[in-house]
Amino acid sequence: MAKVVVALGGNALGKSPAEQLNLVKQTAESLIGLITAGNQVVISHGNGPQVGQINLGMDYAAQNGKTAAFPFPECGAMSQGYIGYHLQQSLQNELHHQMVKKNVVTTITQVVVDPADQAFEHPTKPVGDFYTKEQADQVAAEKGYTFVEDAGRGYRQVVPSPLPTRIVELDSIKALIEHGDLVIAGGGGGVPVVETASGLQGVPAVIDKDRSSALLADNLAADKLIILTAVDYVYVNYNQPTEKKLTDLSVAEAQEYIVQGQFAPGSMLPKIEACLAFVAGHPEREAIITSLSGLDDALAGKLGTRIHS
Ligand SMILES: Nc1ncnc2c1ncn2[C@@H]1O[C@H](COP(=O)(O)OP(=O)(O)O)[C@@H](O)[C@H]1O
Ligand SMILES: NC(=O)OP(=O)(O)O
Repeated sequence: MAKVVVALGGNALGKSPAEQLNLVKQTAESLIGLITAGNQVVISHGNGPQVGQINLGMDYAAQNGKTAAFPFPECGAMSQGYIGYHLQQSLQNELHHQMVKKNVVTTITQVVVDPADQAFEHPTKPVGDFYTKEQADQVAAEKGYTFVEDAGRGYRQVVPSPLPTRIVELDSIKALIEHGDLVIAGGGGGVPVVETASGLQGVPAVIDKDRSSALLADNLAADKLIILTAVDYVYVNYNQPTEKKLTDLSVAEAQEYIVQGQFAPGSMLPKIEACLAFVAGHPEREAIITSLSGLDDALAGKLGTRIHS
């Protein structure tokens, strides 16, 4: 039996409640083999599109006098509840279908960040839907949001993405795993909070879920960190005629490829850095980056990029 933290990327979730529920059912089917093999599994997930949508909706309602204003950290917490609910229900249904008795529970997770983190000065994390330049300019003027052009696909709002330093609910997550429960935790990288003289306080930001997943996996002394995304492998010369898949990647090789700029900042780079943070100095640990549909093959060693010290 292994202790495994699985981080789910955007392609496992979707962009509307109906699409998300449908995709999450498929996600549950892909995860079931790992769970029923007797592993201790903790699932984390992204929230970029969802937290942006919730924030925009709450802003709209507040500006039209329909509700009180909802701060961004509260929107982050809502995204954890919304995605956790879909994952929890789909996993419960799939376990029931497989006649496996197991509790599934989502923990609203706060993650401490450093208020002096330079990320607060430079928003980089895309949230919400895509806009045309005209729409982005209009929303930016109305609400003061920052927008950037995102890989030729349109404009997206960006928010600060500070590094995670401590998982507040860690002891509860450990207790649930020891109890045998399937735990969904650290959703959306965790709700970012800072420590103040009067206690924890939410801050407007989105933590990278791969970095929080690596911190969680490290804190749990997990055997494996599995990052599931839209590609079967990490590649060098990605999307070029000389593209080559990486099946086995040591920390030293990965660092060399990072220097060469092989991994795109904002997409593959944080995943690689998260894996390195988890495995460096720990020969007993392994990280895998692969696709959701390729999970079973990756566990059998037939697919995916394995990262080790
Ligand atoms: N070197 C690379 N190898 C593989 N994929 C890469 C590489 N560089 C960038 N990518 C892109 O990174 C994407 C994964 O990042 P992203 O979409 O941010 O992940 P998430 O699944 O967490 O939402 C892949 O789908 C791929 O398009
Ligand atoms: N929080 C986070 O990393 O979300 P995405 O994976 O959706 O960007």
